[in-house]
Amino acid sequence: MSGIKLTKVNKYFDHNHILKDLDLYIEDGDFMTLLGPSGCGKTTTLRVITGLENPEEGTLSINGKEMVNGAKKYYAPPSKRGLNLVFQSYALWPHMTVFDNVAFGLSINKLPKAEIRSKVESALEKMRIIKYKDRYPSELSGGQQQRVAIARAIVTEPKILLLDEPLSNLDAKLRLEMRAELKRLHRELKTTIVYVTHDQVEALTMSTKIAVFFEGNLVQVDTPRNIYRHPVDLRVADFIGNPKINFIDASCTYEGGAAITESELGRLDIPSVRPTSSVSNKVVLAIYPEDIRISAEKVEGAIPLVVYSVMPAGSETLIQLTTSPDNLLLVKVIGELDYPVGKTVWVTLPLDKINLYDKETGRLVNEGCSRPLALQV
Ligand SMILES: Nc1ncnc2c1ncn2[C@@H]1O[C@H](COP(=O)(O)OP(=O)(O)OP(=O)(O)O)[C@@H](O)[C@H]1O
Repeated sequence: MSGIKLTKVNKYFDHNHILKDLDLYIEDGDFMTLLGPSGCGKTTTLRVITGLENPEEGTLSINGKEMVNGAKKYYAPPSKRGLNLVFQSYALWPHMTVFDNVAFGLSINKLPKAEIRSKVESALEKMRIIKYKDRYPSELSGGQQQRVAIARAIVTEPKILLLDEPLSNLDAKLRLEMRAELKRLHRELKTTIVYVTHDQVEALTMSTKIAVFFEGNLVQVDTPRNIYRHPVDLRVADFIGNPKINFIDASCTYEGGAAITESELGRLDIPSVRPTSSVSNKVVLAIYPEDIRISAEKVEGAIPLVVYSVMPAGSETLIQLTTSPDNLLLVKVIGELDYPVGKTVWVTLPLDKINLYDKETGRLVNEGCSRPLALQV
């Protein structure tokens, strides 16, 4: 089987359990992003794949070949794994030109000079930095240096490219530019990419799949769209989305495949819910700010709420509405909207856009919404 397969991987540092029964399959050609808050085990997972860390338990295979077997204490050396890694700090050789930096790995493999030239120039062209080939790293911007680091990684044509927060040292504008470049590069090279970031926007824009980690557990693996639309639990829902998703506490009874919820927003009947026996009657409704409709005029069936604040942000406006003395509902609308504070507006929540979570377990309970490709909690 091609791709990268981690099975029941456990990794400890001292007595701390860092990766917990990790099962993850990265298909050939995937752009898989490992996403999660700081310290959740993303980099450790990447280092286990590369061989820079050895897990105590579990197995790793790359393109069908066993690279790690914890039970047998077998760990293939990093150089035998056919991978290439780019770190957050790009560590270019300061005394070498861009060309020589990129050529370095090829030269030590003693390839013919003409072949080295052609491969290096092709990598520099792919990263659109051929015009800087005779410059030294100190003569380049941060973004250009990062492009050199990536050119150096792709010049050996690795089947798998591993990137650990490669954009975190760049300013916002460069980061945006490099996201587009990496996405293009993935399409062009058809290389499998494993990418580590704690930036959910980065993950959502570039990946074909996202693996979300919390405290050493892999919580959800799915396409960016499914992760965004149907986070499997409250932690993922809280982590994904900018601005953040709204959470509304509610009590709930189940009737004929629907959840009848009562909250500070009144009664809402959420369809397609099939509770299991363990589902409690305390639930949390979750809805993204952009899914909420707002009107200055009274609308039949809409909920009246009072404007707390209006925050114009250029192309969009964020509006906070008071739902109770200590709770606010955030609404995002495209364009400019200038409601006076204190005005009553009318709000509609599309029921099919609401995710319903069990407050006790934090798990998503809408039927058909959760479709995780792999799940470990
Ligand atoms: N060599 C080490 N020795 C001891 N503990 C370590 C070591 N490397 C990582 N850890 C710990 O393991 C946990 C996971 O670290 P890891 O670097 O994988 O997290 P991460 O999700 O990549 O975080 P970040 O986004 O901050 O890089 C952290 O608590 C970290 O302190």
